[in-house]
Amino acid sequence: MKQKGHILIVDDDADVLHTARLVLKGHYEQVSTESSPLRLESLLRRESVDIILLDMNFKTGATTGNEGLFWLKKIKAINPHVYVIMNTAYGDIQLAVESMKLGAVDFLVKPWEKEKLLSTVNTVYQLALSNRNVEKLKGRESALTQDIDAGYGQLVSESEPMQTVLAQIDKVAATDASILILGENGTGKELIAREIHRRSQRRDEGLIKVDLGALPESLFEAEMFGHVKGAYTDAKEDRPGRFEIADGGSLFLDEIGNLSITMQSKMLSVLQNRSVTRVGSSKAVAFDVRVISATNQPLYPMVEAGLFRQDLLYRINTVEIELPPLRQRKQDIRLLSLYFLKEYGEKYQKSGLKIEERTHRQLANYTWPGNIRELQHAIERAVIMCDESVIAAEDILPQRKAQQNETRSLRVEDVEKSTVIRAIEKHGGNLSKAADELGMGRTTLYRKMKKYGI
Ligand SMILES: Nc1ncnc2c1ncn2[C@@H]1O[C@H](COP(=O)(O)OP(=O)(O)OP(=O)(O)O)[C@@H](O)[C@H]1O
Repeated sequence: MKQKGHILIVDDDADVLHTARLVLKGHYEQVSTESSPLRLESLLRRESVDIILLDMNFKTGATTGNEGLFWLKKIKAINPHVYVIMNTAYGDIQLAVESMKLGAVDFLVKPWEKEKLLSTVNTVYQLALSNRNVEKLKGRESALTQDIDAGYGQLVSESEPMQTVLAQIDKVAATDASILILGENGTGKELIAREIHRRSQRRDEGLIKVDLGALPESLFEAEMFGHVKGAYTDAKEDRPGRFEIADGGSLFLDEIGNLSITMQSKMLSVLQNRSVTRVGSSKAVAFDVRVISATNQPLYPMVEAGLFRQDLLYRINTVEIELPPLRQRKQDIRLLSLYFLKEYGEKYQKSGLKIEERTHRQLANYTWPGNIRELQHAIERAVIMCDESVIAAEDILPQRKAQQNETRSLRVEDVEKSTVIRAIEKHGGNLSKAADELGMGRTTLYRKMKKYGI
């Protein structure tokens, strides 16, 4: 099988170009030749090249190698990531040392054996690949650390609607189909996305998450597509975007319904072309990712209202999974309560905690607007607060009296407002963490902030 790389041979000797091309063509997808270094600059700005085989002496009769060194410097200035192998007919060690100092990676002495040429190019190509992987891994490491902090556990469910969802997952997980997960806040969309990835062929490559709801328009391109050094004042080094980091694995586009129309267009064109161009670069880099998107927004009505692009929706929704709210799968409430009770009992070293049947019934009758996340936080709070070994409904459920009375409900709003403010302050303005603590999704938190003018 051919390697994906692009090898460029620059030499004014037609025979050298011909032979090198013949040798390399069978092993690399793209092999180009160029007889004049004068065309190098425009070529490098236009195309993505991995390795250049560069002649040391261009003018006939010139043997100083200065020309080669001049072009080497030029290449490195245009693109420091191109690997340059110097090609010399004279085997001048001094010159070879000089060119290595200027950034050449290796050198070949003409006339070379075909095997020697191929093995040198192969070694350099492997080096290029592993360096690219290091860059990708660095990006992936930071993305994954964030995810590990988020701590996603087991998927618990026995209700009928969830069995349907699980059967759907069984069918689609192993394919590369784009998946759109719909559902209210806290229904487990991210957990399902992770489950799909875990059961896919791409599980070893990792799932990279992007929180599109928290990504400001100004950072969108750099974050998603990456940037090259110098693209901004503080772009100190080349950085791959999320698409490149996720290459080979899955990309989880959370809160996709929150993208502005401009961001939607950019996202669509990248998904269509299956390639990204880093900010500050003009070269497109191909990627291979499986896209899983999620949102709590009503995408279809949004398409009708012109707020969401229909063509983008069709790109992401090859398979749609709708997660029912917790109030429509009451059977799971009991199971999840016991699961969280055990989990937090262990975490806070309060073993043997119990929930009575009567309490289970009360929990099942509550509407759980924040769905599973609300239940999870409610149980955690109850475990922390309880003094008895039996947890009562009042420990878990929000206080009913306050909800029933209208005049009081105004006060509830006051309480809510100050609770929201406190949570935001506590987390130093980190809205995701504040929302988490409040047991609500970020979108709900934004709405509340708007309502209370925070
Ligand atoms: N079936 C389940 N079994 C166990 N835990 C669950 C289940 N579903 C959700 N959870 C837990 O509930 C919490 C919320 O789930 P998740 O973050 O996946 O919801 P979401 O729909 O993505 O939320 P949002 O829309 O607010 O981003 C997580 O801690 C998750 O582990």
